[in-house]
Amino acid sequence: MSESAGNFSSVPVLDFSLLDTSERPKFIEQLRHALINVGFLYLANHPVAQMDIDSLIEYIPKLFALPQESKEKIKMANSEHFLGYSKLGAELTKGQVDQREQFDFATRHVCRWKEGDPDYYRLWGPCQWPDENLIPGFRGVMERYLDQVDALGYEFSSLVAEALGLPADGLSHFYDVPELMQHRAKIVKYPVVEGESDQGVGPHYDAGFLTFLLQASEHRGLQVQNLSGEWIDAPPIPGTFVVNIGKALEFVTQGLARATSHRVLSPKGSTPRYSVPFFQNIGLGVRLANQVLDFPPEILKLRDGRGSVAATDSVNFTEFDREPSGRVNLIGRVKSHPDVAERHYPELFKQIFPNGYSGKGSAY
Ligand SMILES: O=C(O)CCC(=O)C(=O)O
Ligand SMILES: [Fe+2]
Repeated sequence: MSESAGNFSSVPVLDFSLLDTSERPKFIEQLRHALINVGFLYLANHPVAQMDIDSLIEYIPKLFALPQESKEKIKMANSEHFLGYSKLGAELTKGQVDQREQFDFATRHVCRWKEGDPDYYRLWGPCQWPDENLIPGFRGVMERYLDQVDALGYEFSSLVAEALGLPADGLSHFYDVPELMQHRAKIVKYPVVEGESDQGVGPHYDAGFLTFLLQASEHRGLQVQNLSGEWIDAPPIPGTFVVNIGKALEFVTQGLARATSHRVLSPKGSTPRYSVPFFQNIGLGVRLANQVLDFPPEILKLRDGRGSVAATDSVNFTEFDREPSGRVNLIGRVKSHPDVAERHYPELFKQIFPNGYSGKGSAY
C-alpha cells in the first residue's frame, strides 16, 4: 500500500458548530483535507432540527409497511421525473440488481419542460406522495426535512468554495436560479437477504455536487473506497450526516474535491437497514466543460500530493466533459431504471439498450 494521504482508514468527523467560534479556521482546514483526500466526511452539530430527523426516522418503517398496492399506486414507472416507489430488485447498478426498496422524492418543483425543450428538462417535476390518510403527517415532515437539507447544502457549498481557496460564492453560479433548482432524496430500505448477493447498492459515484446521507438505523453496511482500493466502513454515528462529493463537483474542481466510490452491503441479522440520501444538484443546462475555475497553486499542490485513484468498479457519470448536466443525469437514470425509461424516454432507451433490456444489460 502506498503512503499517500488518500489512503485513509476512517472517515473524518467535522463539527459544524466550530463555524461560530474562533476555531472556524480549523473547520475549514479539516474540510479541505476531507475534500481532497477522502471525499467523505461526517458532519456533526449541523443545523437540521433533530426533532424533524427523529420524526422522519420514526415514519420510515411505517412508509415501507404501507399495503403493497398503495405503494404501487405511486410507482416510479408513472413518473417521467423518475420520482416515486421502486420495489425490491427494480434498480440496477452496473447491470447488477440492487437489493433495496425505495421511494424517490425531491424538493418542490414544477416541471419546466415544454414542447421543443431538451428532454432532460423533464427530469425535474413534482413528487408522488403516498396517500395522506394512510400515513398522516409524513409528507409534512419529509418536506420540512428536504427544505432544511436544501438550505444546508447551499451553506455547505460556500464552505467548500472557501476551503478550496475560492471566494465564498465561487460555486454559486452552478446553481442556476434557486427557483429552478431541484434536489432529490431517496428513502431506502435494505432488507436482510438470503442467497448469494449481498449487493445493497453496488459500487458507484454520486452524480451531483454534494450528497447528505442520513443513516436512519443502527446497521453498518456503507463502505467507501480509499486510494488503494480498500473498502473502509462508514458506520452510523447518531446526530450526523455523512457528506460526500459527487462527480459534478469533482469535475469543476479539477479533481480537488474527490468523488469517492462507495457501496452498501446488505444488513446482517434480522432487521432492515434504512437510509435517506439527499443529492444536491446543479442547474440542468450547465455544461461543466465550459466552467473553468481558478484555484490557488498551493491548493492544487495538495491534490497533486494525494496520488491518483486506483482502478475502481465505479464508472458512472463520465459524460460531464461533453454533455450538459441534465443529460448526464438523465443517462444515469435511464441506466438505473430501464423500465421507467422505456416508458417515458423510448428514443434514449433504444440508444442505450439497442438490444432491449434483458435484466442483465450494460446498466450501472
Ligand atoms: O444507503 C446508503 O447508505 C448510501 C446510498 C447511496 O450511496 C446512494 O443511494 O447513492
Ligand atoms: Fe451513493
